[in-house]
Amino acid sequence: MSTAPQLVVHRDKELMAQAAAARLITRIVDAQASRGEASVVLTGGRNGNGLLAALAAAPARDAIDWPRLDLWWGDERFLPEGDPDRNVTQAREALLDAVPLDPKRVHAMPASDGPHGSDVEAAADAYARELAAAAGPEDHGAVPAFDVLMLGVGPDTHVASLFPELPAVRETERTVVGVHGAPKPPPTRVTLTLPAIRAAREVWLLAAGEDKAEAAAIALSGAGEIQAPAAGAHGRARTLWLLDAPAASQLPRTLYPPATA
Ligand SMILES: O=C(O)[C@H](O)[C@@H](O)[C@H](O)[C@H](O)COP(=O)(O)O
Repeated sequence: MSTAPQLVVHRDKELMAQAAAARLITRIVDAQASRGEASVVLTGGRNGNGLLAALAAAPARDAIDWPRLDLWWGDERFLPEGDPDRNVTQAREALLDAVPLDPKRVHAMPASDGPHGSDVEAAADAYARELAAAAGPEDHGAVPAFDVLMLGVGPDTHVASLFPELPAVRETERTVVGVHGAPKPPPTRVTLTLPAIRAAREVWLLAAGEDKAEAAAIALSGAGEIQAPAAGAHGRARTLWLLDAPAASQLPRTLYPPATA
């Protein structure tokens, strides 16, 4: 069952990052209060890292029980460990190195100089196995029921490393695949697929900046997921678009601003 997207529009990208960070703190705290733990999927990119930096600076940050938080990634650039362009490297700099996470619960995607070498398919299969091992009987298939899965949105409507018309966005069975020839450098990546994304309880799409306005309008106006991967990113319980005003500037009037009662 796919949930209809909900939209929240903030004044600018800084406020969007701060408000999204506050929202994430509350969501994690609630999950930990009810289940004793929480799991979140991080995204790379400026909006994703902006949210992590805002979370690092948030006064309520340590309401989160950090050692009982599982962190996963929606995608990763297939580069050597420690490469500054890797999403996990940027996440560590923005937040992870400043909070007391349990290293066993930080599930970085394999690097290109790791145990699988340059075999990106083997790296993808290994991450799929790690996800499956973490899935419980109550989860939907071969991935844990992530509390929140965050996705940045590319100007071409890509999410994670699912780019329009490329093979990865067409995958309907596997949960993690390798990507070759990505139009956004670097060309080789590892990514969750749409079936894995749609196993999340909540999917949050982050779109801030004028350069995302067309992508948001396309994805929210009924485009197909092959041509506009962001259109296929739905959570089981909630699909939430977090935008700033410039990114919302081309949305159809039927979507934004909200009609007054
Ligand atoms: O590896 C990556 O680059 C990201 O995972 C990618 O999906 C990103 O989230 C979007 O391209 C948006 O990036 P910006 O927020 O920088 O525009």
